[in-house]
Amino acid sequence: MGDTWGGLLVKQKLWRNDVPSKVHVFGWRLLLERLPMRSALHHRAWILKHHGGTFQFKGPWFTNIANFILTSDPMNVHHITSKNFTNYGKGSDFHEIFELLGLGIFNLDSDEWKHERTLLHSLLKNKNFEIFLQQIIQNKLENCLLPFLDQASKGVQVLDLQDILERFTFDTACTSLFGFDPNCLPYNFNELSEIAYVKAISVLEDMILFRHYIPKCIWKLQKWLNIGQEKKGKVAQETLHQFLYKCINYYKGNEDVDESHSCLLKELMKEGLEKGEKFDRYIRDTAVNLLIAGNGTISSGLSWFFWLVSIHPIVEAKIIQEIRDNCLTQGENLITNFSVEVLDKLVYLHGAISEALRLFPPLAFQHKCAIKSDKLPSGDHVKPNTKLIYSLYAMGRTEQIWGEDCLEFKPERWISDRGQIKHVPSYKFIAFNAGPRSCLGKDISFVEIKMVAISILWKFRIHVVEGHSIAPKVSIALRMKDGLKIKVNKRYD
Ligand code: HEM
Repeated sequence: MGDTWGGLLVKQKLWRNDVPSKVHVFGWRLLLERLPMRSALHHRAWILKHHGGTFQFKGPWFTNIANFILTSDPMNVHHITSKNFTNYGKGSDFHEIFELLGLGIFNLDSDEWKHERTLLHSLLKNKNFEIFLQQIIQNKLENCLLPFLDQASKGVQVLDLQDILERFTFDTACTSLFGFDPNCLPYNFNELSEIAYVKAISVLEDMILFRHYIPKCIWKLQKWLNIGQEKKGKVAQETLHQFLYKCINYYKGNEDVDESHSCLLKELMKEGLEKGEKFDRYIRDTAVNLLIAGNGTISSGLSWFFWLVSIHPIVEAKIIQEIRDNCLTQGENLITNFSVEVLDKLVYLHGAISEALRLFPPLAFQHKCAIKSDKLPSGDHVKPNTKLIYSLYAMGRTEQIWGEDCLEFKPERWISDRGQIKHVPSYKFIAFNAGPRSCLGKDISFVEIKMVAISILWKFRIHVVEGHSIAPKVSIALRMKDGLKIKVNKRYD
């Protein structure tokens, strides 16, 4: 697998070997050169490897990509995300490109961000919420995903596991957020149909990506004229907002009926009241942020995990043995106990999931914008307003951090001699970001991924359809371009 990926990066030759470490590109030539780059966004690993981990790019002033620094150097990332955190905000370009995120946490800086972070921290790390979420996942697994796969295993149908997982995580995210399950994953295998608001998210991600590599003046003009990618994005945004208002109204209608709801919206409503006339926008935008944070990321992580496990039978066998040793109810061939204590014992599985997230971080790159001038540990100078992009994808494949075997899928690298999970600082294992803006959903993500992984792997063998090519799709979340086409059969009859 290492060879395939390493080979792919080099074979694509998207950048010449002789690109100098500071590149000046002028005029429209840049546009022509940028377009093929669209397919190369996630292959920055290669360029960074050949430029000592940090690369300064200078483009023409009229584009949105003039003057940026691309880095995968862990010391630079530690500096940007933690040591000199206050000097690096999201910046005005980020706010414009990601305007969809509105008043939500991803789009905030300074005191507004601090306030929102404190609120979401208290909600997402709350014990009651964790228990509520685990019940939702278990219920959805037992009553929907496993019966669905069971049905599929009886026929010869080819499934797109990535699509199935996206529907599953969308349903669980909505239920934990609004107390409302939109049932995007149907109970019946024959009822799979395209769902407009799930599709809307991927159209919006495409539009956001488009805004990254097209000069600002062009996408702004498209937006003004309501044409092209911007028009598609506008329609998708309306579809998503309509769906969210439906969910919010559902919650309002059932608020008094079910007192036991621990869904996040209940607490957000209280916060929203303090926002006065911005109440509706705040609730809607926070819902968008949490849906985007918790849906595409987990389904992407799971898809790459299942693919990697399916092509590494020894790893699969070790995971199955670990499940057998720790999760089975005595005397039965059944998994009924998903307590956090049991999940914590699954060290090898934890290592395998961390490996998948290292090699395929669901959010593949991060932006920052410098407020004042600064000097990075690599010696590179940063001027005010310079954009910095650190590539999570490249960092997961850096020899300097992971050693010569960095392209191999090796859960063992996460396990200490004493059989425990090795701690790797977050500025090296960067999939969940590092410093004060690190992910608030890391723990619940591991719980959800483990529950789904155990349930599926224990019951089913996954076979990737022969000849199906697996490649990353350039998107905001790192998906598989052509999905994950599989057949399943039961492990034990
Ligand atoms: C495998 C799953 C996940 C991965 C890899 C992941 C990764 C990340 C990354 C890279 C960031 C930094 C984004 C930025 O600053 O632009 C982030 C932030 C965040 N994540 Fe996650 N995430 C995952 C799941 C979740 C889940 C399930 C939630 C909860 C619903 C969540 C909530 C958040 C929040 C609220 C932030 C914003 C933190 C801040 O700006 O202070 N994440 N996540």
